[in-house]
Amino acid sequence: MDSADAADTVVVADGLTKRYGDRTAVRGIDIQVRRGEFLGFLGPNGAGKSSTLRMVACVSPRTEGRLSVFGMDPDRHGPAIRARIGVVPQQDNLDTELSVSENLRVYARCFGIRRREVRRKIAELLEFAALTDRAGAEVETLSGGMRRRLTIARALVNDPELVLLDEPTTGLDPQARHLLWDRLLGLKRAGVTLVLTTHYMDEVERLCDRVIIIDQGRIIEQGTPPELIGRHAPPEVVELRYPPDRQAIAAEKLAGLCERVEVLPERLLLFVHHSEQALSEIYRSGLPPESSLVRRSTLEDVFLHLTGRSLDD
Ligand SMILES: Nc1ncnc2c1ncn2[C@@H]1O[C@H](COP(=O)(O)OP(=O)(O)OP(=O)(O)O)[C@@H](O)[C@H]1O
Repeated sequence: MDSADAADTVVVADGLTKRYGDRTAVRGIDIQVRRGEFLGFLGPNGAGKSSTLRMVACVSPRTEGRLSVFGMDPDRHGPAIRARIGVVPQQDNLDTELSVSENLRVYARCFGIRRREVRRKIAELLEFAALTDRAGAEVETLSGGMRRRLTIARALVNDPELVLLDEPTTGLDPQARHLLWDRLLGLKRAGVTLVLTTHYMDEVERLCDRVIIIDQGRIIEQGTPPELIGRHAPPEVVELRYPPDRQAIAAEKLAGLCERVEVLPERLLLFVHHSEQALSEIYRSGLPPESSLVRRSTLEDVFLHLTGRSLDD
């Protein structure tokens, strides 16, 4: 990498490995995160996403490999790196007995921000989190979405250049997720580099410039969401339901009508280029399904194709 590239690259990992005793969570992965990009780590539970993020966040030492964040080694320069990043952990660790603004104040003081500056900062972060009218409320009284927004706001107290988010929307309802996505896109527009882990493919498709698909501690694919879908899945999917005793026969017979068939426990997925044509051929085939649905291909289909499993297996 030349020096111009190095200035544009916030995180570089080569052969990054994490073992817990005899369990290997991350198996020699190579990553580069470019300044200003929104990168997603997509993978099922236990894939090694959090372990990777925790090494970058300098809270978990690597076992092997090279890792550099802002050109520094987390083993030797942890505090200097941590001063420039914001971390949103998987579990909220807010102080539930303190108010919303006190949670921000305590954190700001930890970063040594001056008293006068703290007040301005808190007002700005409350507005960012859409919590201005809840400033005095105890955290215990907040909804899950509000708590997540507060956790993110707290991670921004030090104006980080890089924000690491571990499954930021797990457990939130759709409205709360959308509000949070909106805030994250606002950060990206402001030039912040963002890395998130998730097992929601729609989250990656909406937010991320680039995605790294990780499974069993290894990177299995990476690229922009449209690139990955274009590389691994024809554009449309016809989902068909059959009675269990007819599914295998249908899968065999309909295979000739599409580019690929995936057989899931309760449905068949037919990957096609022209769904209308495919559907009329399916209904003419003498094997009419109980129900059918047409949708576009997604990153979930890419994951299924690459691993034979679904993201929430
Ligand atoms: N502190 C730990 N001690 C021992 N094993 C661990 C520890 N943290 C993670 N693991 C194991 O390492 C593997 C990867 O876990 P990790 O949390 O990094 O995956 P993940 O992709 O983030 O999954 P999840 O979505 O469930 O958080 C799993 O098998 C997990 O049980």
